Amino acid sequence: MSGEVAAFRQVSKSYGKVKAVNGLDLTLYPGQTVALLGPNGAGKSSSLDLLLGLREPDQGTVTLFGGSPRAAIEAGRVGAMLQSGGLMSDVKVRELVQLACDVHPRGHKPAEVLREAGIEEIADRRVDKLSGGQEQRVRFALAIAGANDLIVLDEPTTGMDVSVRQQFWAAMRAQADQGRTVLFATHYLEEADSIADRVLVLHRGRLLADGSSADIKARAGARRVSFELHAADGFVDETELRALPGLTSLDVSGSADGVRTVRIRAMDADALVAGLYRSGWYPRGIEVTSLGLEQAFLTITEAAEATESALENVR
Ligand SMILES: Nc1ncnc2c1ncn2[C@@H]1O[C@H](COP(=O)(O)OP(=O)(O)OP(=O)(O)O)[C@@H](O)[C@H]1O
Repeated sequence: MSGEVAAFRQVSKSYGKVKAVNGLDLTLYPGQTVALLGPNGAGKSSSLDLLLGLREPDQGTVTLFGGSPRAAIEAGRVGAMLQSGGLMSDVKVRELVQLACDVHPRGHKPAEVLREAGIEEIADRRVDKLSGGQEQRVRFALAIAGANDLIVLDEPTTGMDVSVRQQFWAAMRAQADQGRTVLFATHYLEEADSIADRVLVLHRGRLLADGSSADIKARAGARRVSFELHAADGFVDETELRALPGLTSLDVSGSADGVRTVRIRAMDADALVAGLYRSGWYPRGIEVTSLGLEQAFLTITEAAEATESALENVR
């Protein structure tokens, strides 16, 4: 279909018994900046590999620009920066970038790419003498060496220091502003929050959430409820606290004077607070705060994990 950059249709991929990608249904559209989030092993890299045609799905189909991933890559429509795969070592950065521009069907001028990737000052260094963060920037340069319509980045800022990371995202935004679709996997939730206009949350190969960062926070519906329980007000039993309605996580820290500070993440803070009073507790200094994307992410993935574990116990 025209207007689609990428489409996963009921895609599954297993490695032995591990279902890395499980019934993924997803469409990416032009000009979107999309963050792919998920705990370790959620299937992010596997999904990107499938998207790039590096692996074949066991079930379902993956298309890029309405055709096969291979056709899109051969036509020079896709740039990628992956975790795996070494860089050519016996060359200078400038030579490597030059080569990438030359082989790209719609290659840019090397000088432009060096500038856009912010690596002019290391252009004459040998690739095998670079630091981890510098290497990442060279990988980025290779991903933008030509006029790609889609840029795929797997944990691109790993190893970059704070200022380099900021430069990197400024360069990335410039790519998105030129109408390119950018898909990046990350563990840095603040990057997803500030850069992506669409956030995907994967868990055990399934798509748990898909929307803007604000949508995900609202969907998690999660808030943090903090309060103190004083021994003078009665006995505190953690098991009973855990049974409160809507609770997704609990942290209790005690002190010698019998005051316990309780921090709860809850899907429904109102029901939780009502439950506290119903159970006969006397919470003091109640504070209810909204969650950031990071906490919303944890709430969504932990709730999914709890459901999966419960199902596994039933099986
Ligand atoms: N080549 C492989 N052979 C066997 N199992 C694999 C292979 N590649 C991935 N897996 C497994 O598939 C699951 C998904 O892995 P994947 O690398 O896609 O996750 P991820 O979300 O990218 O994780 P991370 O955040 O740790 O990079 C994991 O359980 C992983 O161990």
